[in-house]
Amino acid sequence: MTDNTRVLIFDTTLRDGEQSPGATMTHDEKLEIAQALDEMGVDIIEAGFPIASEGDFEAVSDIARNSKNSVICGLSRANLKDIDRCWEAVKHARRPRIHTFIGTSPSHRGITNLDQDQMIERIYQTVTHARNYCEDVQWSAMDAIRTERDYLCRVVETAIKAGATTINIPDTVGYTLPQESAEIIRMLLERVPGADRIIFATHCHNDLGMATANALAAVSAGARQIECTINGLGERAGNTALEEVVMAIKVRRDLMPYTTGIDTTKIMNLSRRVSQVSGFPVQFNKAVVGKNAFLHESGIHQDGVLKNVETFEIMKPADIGLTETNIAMGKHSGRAALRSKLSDLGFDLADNQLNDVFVRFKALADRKKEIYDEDLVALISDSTANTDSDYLQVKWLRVVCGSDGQEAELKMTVDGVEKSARVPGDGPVDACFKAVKAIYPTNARLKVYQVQAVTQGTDAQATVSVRLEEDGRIVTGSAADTDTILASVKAYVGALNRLRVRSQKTAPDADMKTVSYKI
Ligand SMILES: CC(=O)SCCNC(=O)CCNC(=O)[C@H](O)C(C)(C)COP(=O)(O)OP(=O)(O)OC[C@H]1O[C@@H](n2cnc3c(N)ncnc32)[C@H](O)[C@@H]1OP(=O)(O)O
Ligand SMILES: CC(C)C(=O)C(=O)O
Repeated sequence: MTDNTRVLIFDTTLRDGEQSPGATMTHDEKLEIAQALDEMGVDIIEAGFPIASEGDFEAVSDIARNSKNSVICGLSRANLKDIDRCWEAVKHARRPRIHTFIGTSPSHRGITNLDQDQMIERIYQTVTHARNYCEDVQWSAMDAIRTERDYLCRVVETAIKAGATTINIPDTVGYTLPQESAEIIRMLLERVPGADRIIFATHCHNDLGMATANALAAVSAGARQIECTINGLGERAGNTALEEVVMAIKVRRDLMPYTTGIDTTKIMNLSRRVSQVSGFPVQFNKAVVGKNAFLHESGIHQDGVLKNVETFEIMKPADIGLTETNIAMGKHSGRAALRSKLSDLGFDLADNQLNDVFVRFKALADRKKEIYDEDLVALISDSTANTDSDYLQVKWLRVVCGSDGQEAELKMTVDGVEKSARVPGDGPVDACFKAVKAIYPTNARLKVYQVQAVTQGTDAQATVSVRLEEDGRIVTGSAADTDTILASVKAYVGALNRLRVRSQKTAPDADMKTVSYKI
């Protein structure tokens, strides 16, 4: 790369993002997200960890086969077997990359049981092995921030000598602060021979809410690759959010005189899609993509924005793809308007899918006065995920609520056989979930139950996310409906379908390639 002002965007939504407990995506969802990232201009897509499971291997291989512009990268530990497997998957890409890593800090050296010199040997051996396959090799010093500075210089020098072309300096545990993040990159550039020949990357976690600031500080000091995820998804508190660093660089060109290759107008649609497939709602006040990010509620702000939009807006909604169209969707709208609106929202559906969504759209329009973009996105989520082949299907539900107590009456099919139950509960949702359990006994533990109104108004659709855990397996189900209780049951049953399929696979991380289980 010759342009020193260009910052490469390395998206790891499909690898580190998928490590968020419960965020597992299906094979087809991963392919779809990868294609959208490629079209958005992401420079490098980390598609997965090929040795982790057969499903991850197949997903990385297929993403590599279908890639157009982006470099496709796979992760591997510092051993020959992982690297071989990684190459087998990424080699199908027009532009493959092997990413290999090892924990270099004192506590991480303890995990792999290597002393400082043994680790240096391991790094040299594994990076050389990767380079024998591939010209583009990234090496990461996991927990670099807590690694002794002199030793960090040694390991980085070793990786460069062995042929690494990108060196990543991760803040694996989200411990650093901007001044330190910058200082480490500056030190490496000054002290390590050959550092000027490679690209330094920054990979920050958000445990202290510093991920974006730390990534930008590293860039100011000379890093030229930012590792990030859509919506900041990732281990624990997540990673640097792609939308935040990209928009910060765009908005503050005066302080950050850099560019990225990202088409920012695709941000909003991709954020919504990742939220759907991962089952992780975006918090309302999330920077850039939160529902409230461009809303002005108080009088002085509204007055200011009406007089001059720049008073309270530092970026235009259109810059991230939030556009207002003059097509109002309602019960009198037809297929053409629906197709056009969905296309604006980033969904290009086949005719049969459009017909399916159209039926649901009309049913919703009968119940709801105004149909907002968010309603349509929720509808799509429901229709693309609900399959007739689901083992458990909700057929009918009636709930009695009120001060005299609550009771749910439910009919479901279990593998095609209709069953019913009538069960009291401590509240309507509790009664419903107990009714599901009466029909389909399960030991799955409810870890998260979350309801979010998709739009305003009492007729708003509710999106419900349910996370279940059984034997260490965590799955998420989500569903939307104007009836919050019905959405809750559908989300719960959807998660049970996912859990059932996952438990049938031998590997805990096995992928769900053939069926889509979210309802
Ligand atoms: C900071 C990060 O995000 S790192 C990436 C984290 N992502 C993941 O772990 C998701 C995918 N992981 C997996 O599917 C599994 O952990 C696998 C398939 C990779 C390994 O599974 P297992 O063989 O059962 O090992 P397990 O997970 O119990 O332990 C990890 C092993 O890798 C070793 N290890 C960890 N990091 C590295 C590394 N960078 N290089 C070499 N070995 C490593 C550990 O020492 C441990 O080895 P041991 O079994 O000899 O003690
Ligand atoms: C594998 C590395 C890059 C990682 O995810 C981390 O250190 O957080």
